[in-house]
Amino acid sequence: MKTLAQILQDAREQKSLTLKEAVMRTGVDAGLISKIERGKRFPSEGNLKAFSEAYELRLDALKKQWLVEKVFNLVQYEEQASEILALAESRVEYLAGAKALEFSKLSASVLAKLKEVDQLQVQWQQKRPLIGTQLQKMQEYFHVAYTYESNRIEGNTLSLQETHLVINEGITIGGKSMKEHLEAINHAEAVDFVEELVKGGVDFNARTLMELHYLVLKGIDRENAGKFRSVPVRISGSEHMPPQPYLLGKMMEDYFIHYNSHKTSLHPVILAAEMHERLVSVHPFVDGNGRTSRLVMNLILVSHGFTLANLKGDNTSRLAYYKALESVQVNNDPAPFYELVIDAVKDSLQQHLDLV
Ligand SMILES: Nc1ncnc2c1ncn2[C@@H]1O[C@H](COP(=O)(O)OP(=O)(O)OP(=O)(O)O)[C@@H](O)[C@H]1O
Repeated sequence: MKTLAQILQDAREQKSLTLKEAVMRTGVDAGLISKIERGKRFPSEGNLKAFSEAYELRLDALKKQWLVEKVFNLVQYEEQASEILALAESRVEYLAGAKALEFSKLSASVLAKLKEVDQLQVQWQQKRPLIGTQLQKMQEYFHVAYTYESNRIEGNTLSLQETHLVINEGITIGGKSMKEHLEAINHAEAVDFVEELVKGGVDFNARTLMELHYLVLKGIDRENAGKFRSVPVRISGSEHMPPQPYLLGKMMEDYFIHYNSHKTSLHPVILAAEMHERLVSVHPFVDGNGRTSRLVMNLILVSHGFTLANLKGDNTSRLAYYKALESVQVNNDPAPFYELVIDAVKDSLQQHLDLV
């Protein structure tokens, strides 16, 4: 393989240029050209551009050789040169193959918001570990609020206070159905389960998904709890048509392939948003798709050091949530949904930070 010095010297000779003529064309001084051609000096990136234009050499090819020699010069006397290069190689592969690509798809506004949540997440991590009563109180507050809002999206009519009484005090609320009570209790148990999974270092997988869904419908719909649907479904008020039941096996397989191949390359908040959106769009269960998907989102968030994101159940927020989902499903535009989730994550981190 030719060295950069040889490439440059050969190119000048092929063009039949004297040193003086090369100086005229490149603007590089004669002494330097001569030293570069003898391998006594290493050209700057600016020199390289000048040579490429003057000798009609492809700049990308020239730069490749230039970088190879630059890296070689840097590590040649290091004892662990090979190991250093191998490590650098794996970092480059990671960036080229995944991260850089994934990030290039995100809009500037999504990237700016992600930066903000990353900063808040670091601040939150610095406050940890929280212990004793402080932790218990915070968890209690956020678990109740999350259960209240997630069930409210689904149509549960228990108030925040009533949800607290049912979950934490075991009190029944007069005039409210057994189903509404069970929904609150089940969801709270599922949130505890999410936190246990994170503590145990359990990664999201097909089994966890089924366990989460089982907890959501436990005692409410025994036939369907923890099982994929075998009937077609429609999402009321939505143009999006979830797939026919016979397609579910393959689609859910793809769902986990997508998760596993993106879990280290996507930003965790985007990963959480995507796994949420894909799950509700496939709608693999007869009921409980929304609540289960929001739990999946939170499992991913909490396992990456974020706090529980709480999508609100008031009419305006619920409509914005549906509209953002529809925008992915109908217009193939995930940005509004990403932003909605990022805003919820930011809100939650800020609230947690305000309390410590
Ligand atoms: N285009 C859409 N419009 C509205 N909802 C959608 C759309 N696509 C998916 N969904 C999801 O479907 C969920 C409703 O599905 P399902 O009734 O099975 O879930 P649930 O947990 O019982 O109820 P909910 O999600 O309302 O709490 C919504 O919460 C939302 O997450």
